Amino acid sequence: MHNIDELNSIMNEADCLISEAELNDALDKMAKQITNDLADKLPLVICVMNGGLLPTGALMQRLQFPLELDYVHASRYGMETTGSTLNWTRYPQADFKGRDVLIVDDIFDQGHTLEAIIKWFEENGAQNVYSATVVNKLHNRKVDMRPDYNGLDVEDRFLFGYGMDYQGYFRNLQGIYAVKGK
Ligand SMILES: O=P(O)(O)OC[C@H]1O[C@H](OP(=O)(O)OP(=O)(O)O)[C@H](O)[C@@H]1O
Ligand code: HPA
Repeated sequence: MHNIDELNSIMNEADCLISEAELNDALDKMAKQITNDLADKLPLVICVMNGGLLPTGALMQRLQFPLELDYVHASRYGMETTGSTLNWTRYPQADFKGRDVLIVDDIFDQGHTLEAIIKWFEENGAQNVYSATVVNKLHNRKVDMRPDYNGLDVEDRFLFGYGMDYQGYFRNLQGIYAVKGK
């Protein structure tokens, strides 16, 4: 159980790096690119829980063509794993074999999470696997691949908001914030 005063001071002292308006512009652009590429493909959109929840909803509202939705939960942070070892707590239920799949997540940080999820879909029979993230964190500790669609680049700090959590909180915020001093 967290202390509400501490959490409120984290939020009040944080730097807002990306505003709601900037997020909306970036999502509009991503949705246009995705529509160009996938509107005639009957894709399966996969939300990577938990961080992908807000981004997936925001993108879905902007994708006005036939698509299906499913979700996975595969997580690397907050546990004793390293590299690309993921802890899968939910596999997709929809039939994705031979289909175009779009994986949606909040952040491309080191990229191990997305890389491992894409590999899993490819190895298990998806035809083409695309990926979309709202932000890409700028540093040189990354895997080799990059998402097909990315909204904005962001500096190398500890972020929260718009899917990303600070100790489990603040995924709900309509902006992206960096913890003061981190
Ligand atoms: O690019 P990477 O360095 O692999 O990090 C990005 C991943 O980390 C976060 O998920 P997390 O595992 O914390 O789970 P969550 O979505 O439930 O917060 C985020 O939502 C991405 O999935
Ligand atoms: O900066 C971050 N904040 C929250 N969750 C994350 N997962 C990867 N990077 C981050």
